[in-house]
Amino acid sequence: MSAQFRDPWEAVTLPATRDQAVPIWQLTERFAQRLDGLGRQTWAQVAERAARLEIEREQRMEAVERQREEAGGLDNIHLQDSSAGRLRPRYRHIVVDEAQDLQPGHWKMLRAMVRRDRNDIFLVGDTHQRIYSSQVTLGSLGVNIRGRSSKLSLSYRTTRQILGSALGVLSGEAFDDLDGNEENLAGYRSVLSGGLPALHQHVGWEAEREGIAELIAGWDDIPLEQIGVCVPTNVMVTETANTLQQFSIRATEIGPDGPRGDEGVHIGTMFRFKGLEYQRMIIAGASQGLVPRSDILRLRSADALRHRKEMQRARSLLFVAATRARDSLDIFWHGTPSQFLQPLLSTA
Ligand SMILES: Nc1ncnc2c1ncn2[C@@H]1O[C@H](COP(=O)(O)OP(=O)(O)OP(=O)(O)O)[C@@H](O)[C@H]1O
Repeated sequence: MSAQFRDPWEAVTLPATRDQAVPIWQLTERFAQRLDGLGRQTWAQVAERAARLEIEREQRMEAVERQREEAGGLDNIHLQDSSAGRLRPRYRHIVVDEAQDLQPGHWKMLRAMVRRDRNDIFLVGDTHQRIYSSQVTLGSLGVNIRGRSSKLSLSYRTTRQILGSALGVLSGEAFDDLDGNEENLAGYRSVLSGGLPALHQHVGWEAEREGIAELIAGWDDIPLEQIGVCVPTNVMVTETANTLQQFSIRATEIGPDGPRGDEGVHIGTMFRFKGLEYQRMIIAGASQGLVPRSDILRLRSADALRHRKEMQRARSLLFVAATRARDSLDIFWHGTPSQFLQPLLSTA
């Protein structure tokens, strides 16, 4: 999907009154019509369509159940819609991981796919790791987590030092608990201890890549596949892989479906690292203008709300990358360091 077909709601400030809302609805309608004319849909529209189909299916099932109850529970009653009589809930239980990144359409679809019961949906999520614009209030979507959720605050993956630095990246932002309430970072801890993240400043991007290659060349005690290198853009992924090749270090890019090969250092953009884990993690290109991107910085005066949301996502991306590390974290940049690194720089 090209950038011009972004979800129209992404940039919208909620209107205070109905009069203010009408032009926005009209604009959204026109946008949808234009897409229809082109035979295209946004991802959010696809999810909403899937949700509608599942909700209609659920409603047909409920109608049959009502008819059966009214007929005294008899199974062989004559149903107006005989095909509906054979419908069953698709699933008894659904497990959702990375719940923070699901949009309302996804939740509505899942809600309709499973019979409402005590243990119908089990979900795990971390709103600090939200890297898509998908804030929801689960209660309003029929997913009741109030009073039924537990906070997992002990990290078994990473060291206290890396976790502390990653949490520092998020400082100053407010996060939600998936149900419309504020979530806080208090109590996060780790039983493991290790070195502080190492910070590496270079004069330019090429020097930075060479610095990464030299660092990795010195690590002969672990398999290359246990090393992750995370960069801000796809072009930087390719450039980093080329530099590593020049240093005779095998590398494999992480694509949308995971690493493309079995061997070598894994290189990918921050988005690709969701859910992964590496013994040694390198974050490269952590320069102001790349993390966060300069177009996000420019939004500040033009669209303050959008700026705030995009800044939070950019912080979360960096947080995701940093928390992939088990034993060590090395952060590289050239030029001005990312403003998100300030807490780390001031304690270094
Ligand atoms: N109870 C435990 N005891 C020891 N190690 C554990 C325990 N639970 C998880 N781990 C280890 O901690 C690491 C992280 O676990 P896991 O991937 O389940 O976390 P996660 O919350 O899904 O992470 P993320 O959402 O950040 O990707 C893994 O290496 C896992 O083996």
